[in-house]
Amino acid sequence: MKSVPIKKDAKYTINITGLGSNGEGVGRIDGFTVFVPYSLAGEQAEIVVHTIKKNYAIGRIVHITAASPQRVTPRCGLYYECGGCQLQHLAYETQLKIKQQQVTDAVERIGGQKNLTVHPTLGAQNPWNYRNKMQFPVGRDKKKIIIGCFAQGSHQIINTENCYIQKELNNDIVNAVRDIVQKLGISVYDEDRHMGMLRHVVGRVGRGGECMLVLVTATKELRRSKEFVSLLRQKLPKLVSVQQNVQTYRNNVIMGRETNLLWGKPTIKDTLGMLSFHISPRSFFQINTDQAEILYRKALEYANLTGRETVIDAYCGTGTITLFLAQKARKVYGIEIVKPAVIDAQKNARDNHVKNAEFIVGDATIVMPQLHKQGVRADVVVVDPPRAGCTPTVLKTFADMRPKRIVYVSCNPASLARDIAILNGLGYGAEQIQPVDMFPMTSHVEAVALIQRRTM
Ligand SMILES: C[S@@+](CC[C@H](N)C(=O)[O-])C[C@H]1O[C@@H](n2cnc3c(N)ncnc32)[C@H](O)[C@@H]1O
Repeated sequence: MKSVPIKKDAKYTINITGLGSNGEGVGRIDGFTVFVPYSLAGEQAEIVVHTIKKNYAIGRIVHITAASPQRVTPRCGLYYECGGCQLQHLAYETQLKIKQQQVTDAVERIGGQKNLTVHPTLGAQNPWNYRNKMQFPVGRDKKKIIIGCFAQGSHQIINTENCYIQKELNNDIVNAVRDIVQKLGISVYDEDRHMGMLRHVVGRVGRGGECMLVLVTATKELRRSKEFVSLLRQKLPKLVSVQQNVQTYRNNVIMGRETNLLWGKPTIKDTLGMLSFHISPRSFFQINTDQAEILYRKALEYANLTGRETVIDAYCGTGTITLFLAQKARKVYGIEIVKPAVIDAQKNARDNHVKNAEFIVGDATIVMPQLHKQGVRADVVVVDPPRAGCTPTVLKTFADMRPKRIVYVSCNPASLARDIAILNGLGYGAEQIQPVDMFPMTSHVEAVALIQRRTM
């Protein structure tokens, strides 16, 4: 076995040559790969190596000996402790460039696609205070209640009063809940002992200003819930919905299946383009509404509909893209695994007077082959899967339906690139990709790809 040329706890000087997929700087010491969080390409730094694995090491910056001109002062005072953002120390314009590069690298290395056009990332006009959804863990530090993001790579809660990427109303929710939990002496969940009540606080804010608060508890009972709600309503006048979600399992999943309405409406309203959407606690809704509009317009442009097509929108959430597509198609099928999201989607279709959208609850890997068997054929497929991407069965069924094109929306360049390679083997070639910055200040990348059937 090749010996590792570096030692734990030793100091080194390193030249950073690129950025890894989590936004950390990458360099080499004697040919061995070293990741250095918070360093930037082009910088030289003195580091201490604290972790050594078989193929790489991780170092902590002691001192930057040559700083990049792209380095900026992070706006948030908690930035270097909190795991929520990874790129606040990099100028925004450069964040957009490296996201474009990440997509290019993934499609070349994983997808084996050379010379595929990856357009410059469409950036946000305001890259701050964009998150319409907050989900923070709740804990205790001695006698004080703490609520905030987890620290990078750990479950230590960083108490956050003003998160710069959250909508201001979400910060108001966090601060109100912290005060009330402290005042009422509500018990908070202890992960190690799997005991206590309040696990997470989830806030959702619509563009019209409506907001929802979900208290995620490890117990069925929520003690003093009436007083809790009454105090919340006093502190948060824009609140229209307070709900409890029960998550009794000992795992990292934030929400459980059971949700109880404590006060107000079961959903909040948000808008995208001319359409309005009802969103319930467990339904997926893009967390950056302004950028989602840009993403969906691009998806619609790539779908290039004439009004005569049958379209499948796989992994449709609350039917956001589905309803955009329905305005320009003959018929759209939306497929989604979370039942409450489909109920929202059906309500959304009714409220927006969309009559040509049909929603199906189920796993796309099962539903897609069933639709194919029933004789459903798609002229265009739009797909927006979770980070893991599509299963081979889903991709194969797309190809079996022989759509003219597939529009693939992705939040993970690696699975997008893998699926592009699979589709390539099934007669579908990727033509262009448009990255859209849905998650400024973080290393997350969203992109939409146009994939066309090769004429055969
Ligand atoms: C990235 S979201 C996209 C949602 C929607 N297109 C949007 O933009 O709001 C992915 C969606 O896929 C759903 N999902 C996850 N696994 C699924 C599966 N196996 N079959 C169908 N839907 C699934 C999730 O619940 C989520 O709503």
